[in-house]
Amino acid sequence: MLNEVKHNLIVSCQALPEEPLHSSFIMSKMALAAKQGGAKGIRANSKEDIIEIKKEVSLPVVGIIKRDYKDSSVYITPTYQEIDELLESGCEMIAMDATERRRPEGIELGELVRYVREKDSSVQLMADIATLEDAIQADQLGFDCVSTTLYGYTEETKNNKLYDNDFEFLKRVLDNVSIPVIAEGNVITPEMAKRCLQLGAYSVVVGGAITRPQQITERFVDIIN
Ligand SMILES: CC(=O)N[C@H](C=O)[C@@H](O)[C@H](O)[C@H](O)COP(=O)(O)O
Repeated sequence: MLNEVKHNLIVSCQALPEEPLHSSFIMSKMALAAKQGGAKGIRANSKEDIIEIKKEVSLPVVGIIKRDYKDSSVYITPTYQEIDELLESGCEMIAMDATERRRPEGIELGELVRYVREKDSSVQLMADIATLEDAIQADQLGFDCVSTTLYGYTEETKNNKLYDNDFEFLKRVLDNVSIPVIAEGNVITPEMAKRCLQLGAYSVVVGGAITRPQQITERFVDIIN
C-alpha cells in the first residue's frame, strides 16, 4: 500500500453511529467520490465499511476499528479482537493506537505487532501516534509507517493542532524516525496538505474536510456569523 500512496492523498471515509452519514453504503460512495477526485488510498472504520468500500473501489485501504473499552482510553484498534476483524476485512494496512497509554487488559503494543506479522505478513502496519516518543517507539517496534492521527487527542497533547507553528510537531517526527511519516489530523485545506508533503510527509490523510459535511458546514457558518 505504501508504494501506491507515496506523495499522494488518502481520504478517510468515516461516520460513527452518532453521525448523520453513518452507513457502510454511504461510506462506499464517499470512497468512490474520493477515487474519482484522485485519492490514492482510503482510511476506513469497521469491517462492514471496509467490505462495502472494497466492492466499490480498487484503492488500498487503511483499516481501523474504533471500539471503547471500560479499562482504557485507547479506542483505535485496541485489542486482538479488532485486529482479527480487520484481517478478515481485506484491508491492505491496519492502523492502531500506538500511544504509550495502557491498552485494555494490559495488552502490549509489541505483542499486537508480532500477532499481525505472524497471521498475515502481507498486511502493513500504521502506528497512530500522539507524541514524538510514540513515533520513536513505533519505529523500533517495526511498524511500516507512523501517522500523526492522535496528536491533539490525548490527555498529554489535547488541544494541540498538527498545523501549529507551521507543522512543528510533524517536522520533529520527520527528523527522528526512519519509517515513512503520514500527516493526519486537522488538515483542512489543499494548501495545508501540500505543505505537509513539502516538509517531507510521505503522504497525507484528510478526513472531515472532505467526508464530514457537518464539519464543512460549521466552518462556513462560523465565518459568516
Ligand atoms: C482522533 C481520531 O479519532 N481520528 C480518527 C482516526 O481515524 C478520525 O476520526 C479522523 O477523521 C481522521 O484521523 C482524519 O482526521 P481529520 O478528520 O481531522 O482530517
